[in-house]
Amino acid sequence: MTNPGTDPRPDWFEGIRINTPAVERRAASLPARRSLKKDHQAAWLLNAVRCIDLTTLAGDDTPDRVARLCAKARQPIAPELLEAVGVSGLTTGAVCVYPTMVAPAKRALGDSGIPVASVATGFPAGLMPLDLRLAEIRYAVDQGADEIDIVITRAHVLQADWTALYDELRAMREACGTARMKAILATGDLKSLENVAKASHVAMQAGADWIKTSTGKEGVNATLAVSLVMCRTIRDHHASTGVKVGFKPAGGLRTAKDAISWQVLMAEELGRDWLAPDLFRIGASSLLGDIERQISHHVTGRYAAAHRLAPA
Ligand SMILES: O=C[C@H](O)COP(=O)(O)O
Repeated sequence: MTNPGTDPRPDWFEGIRINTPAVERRAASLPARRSLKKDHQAAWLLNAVRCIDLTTLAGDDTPDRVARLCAKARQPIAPELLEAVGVSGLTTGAVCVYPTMVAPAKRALGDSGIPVASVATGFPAGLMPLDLRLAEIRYAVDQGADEIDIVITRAHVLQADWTALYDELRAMREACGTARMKAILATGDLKSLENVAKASHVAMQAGADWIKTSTGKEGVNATLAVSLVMCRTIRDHHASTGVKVGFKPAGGLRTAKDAISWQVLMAEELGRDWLAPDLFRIGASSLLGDIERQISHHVTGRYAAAHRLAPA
């Protein structure tokens, strides 16, 4: 699936008004909306694993650290636990790294079929000249990246310059070539839910394959309220174009409970198609550990000491 985008259609979002208290109430009610039976809960947690973009985006990343991350992506849950729940061949949805770590990631993932996602465009702030940001995308694709996580220029949103935002995203989409593009909106910087909705529409019109909440580096990262607003724009875009755009919450998702809450959001707002890695990713550097702990608890009836599970 690749989103072909549309011509700029500001008329699809200019009149958007958002009832923030209503969005916040609905978001707050989501975690409690489904009381999951035990087996069900394990199944939802395993589904979250296959949707994780297992991420390392740190200044001290090294090829060795990335190789360890990739080993975890290939075998995210201890084999004996997977055997106990009757699942085989589980991997994460992708690994997500900086551009210079794409080649080591590709090497480490070998023929596993797990995609490598690279951040690009001056991640996380994006404040570099456009030609350099586009060159960075091309570099990452050249290194073998299958997916590119770009960041938008927040100033375009804050100045309501939707044409500049569309043009920039269109150029990035083009630079991605056959790699799929995730557009990080950095919602914590965008000041209002209206801005989040408008930026989401522009990103989808410009051809983003997923819209993503955050870099993990903003003061406020993924929240359920922001995610709810973004999911509703995905629904509207689908109704207008027939194209299904994916969603990626990222930043601060650390617990199995988070993994369930966001999946409930997808199921309730967008339907089951959006519970598969093609249309749903969770960007996270330290979520897997808690999920594995909960699955271990499901299998053995007790919590394993942290040192018994591989670090995630
Ligand atoms: O895109 C992924 C984010 O950088 C992950 O953020 P996190 O480290 O808070 O999980």
